[in-house]
Amino acid sequence: MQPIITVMLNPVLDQTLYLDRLRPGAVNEADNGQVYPGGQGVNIARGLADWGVPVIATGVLGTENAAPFAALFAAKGISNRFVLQEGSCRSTVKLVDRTSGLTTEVNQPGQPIQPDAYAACLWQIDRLCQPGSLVVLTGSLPPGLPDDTYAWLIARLALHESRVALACGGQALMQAIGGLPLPFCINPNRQELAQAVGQALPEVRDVLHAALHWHRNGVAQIVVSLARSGALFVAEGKAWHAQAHGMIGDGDALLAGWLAAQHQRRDIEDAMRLALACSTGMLGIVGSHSPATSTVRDLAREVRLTRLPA
Ligand SMILES: O=P(O)(O)OC[C@H]1O[C@](O)(CO)[C@@H](O)[C@@H]1O
Repeated sequence: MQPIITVMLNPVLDQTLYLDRLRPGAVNEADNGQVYPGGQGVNIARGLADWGVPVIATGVLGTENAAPFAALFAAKGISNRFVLQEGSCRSTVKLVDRTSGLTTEVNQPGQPIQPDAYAACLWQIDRLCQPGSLVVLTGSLPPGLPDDTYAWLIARLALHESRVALACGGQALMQAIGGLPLPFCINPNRQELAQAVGQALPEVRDVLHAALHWHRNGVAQIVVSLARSGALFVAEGKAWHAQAHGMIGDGDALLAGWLAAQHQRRDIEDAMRLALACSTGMLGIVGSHSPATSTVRDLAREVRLTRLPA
């Protein structure tokens, strides 16, 4: 089985702190939080590995805090091909207010990639990619890399006859879908898709029209996470609205489930069920764990799929 390759240029250490009530401007007391390797590429690599998909993870990490990433990759059997540069990767703080249930996130932009580390990372990607490889490009770009970085990488990967699943928003997404070659799969949330089409998408039918536009333009698969409303999938000229009991808690797990199912040659309906179950199953889970397989199977059975006009 060909491995899936995940590329992350701006990894992050996620720290989650729980507070009874967050009081802005005051001294707040939190429970001892734990720090986990994160960022979309790491989360997707972990989710894929938990479903038995062979994964190679690459990108750029800082020598000062690469150890927890290496430990996670070793524990999950993920082939670690990250390039190291001096310094450390960024970190985030997630403040969970138990009273309101709201999470406040504080994200750092990250460290610029040093030119030799970037060159080594590109060399690594070139070496790893085979015809037919699926490459997942994810996350916000570090300072210093231009907005067309993913568009440029997609073109480079097309020379290897590799397909790209792209999980990012903002200008990086707009550049990637604004030219050719296109990514094989995109995974925006509702806001990111709205920004890409330049208009609000309040109803599911608005999201459908926007997704169909990009599908007709040549993006083979579009997976849009809709939070409480589930997710919208467009593939093979068809569209579905998939809903679960819980809300889509985790966009990274949604994409990991979708790609894992296809890697295992399951059909589209099974892939949508697994994607939603992986995502809703992540609600309440902090850190580098996936929900139990039995939990995901139960959740998958409860997913409701509605065919939409395409
Ligand atoms: O790469 P971005 O878009 O800045 O997002 C990073 C954050 O998103 C997550 O990957 C969750 O999707 C976190 O692990 C991380 O803190």
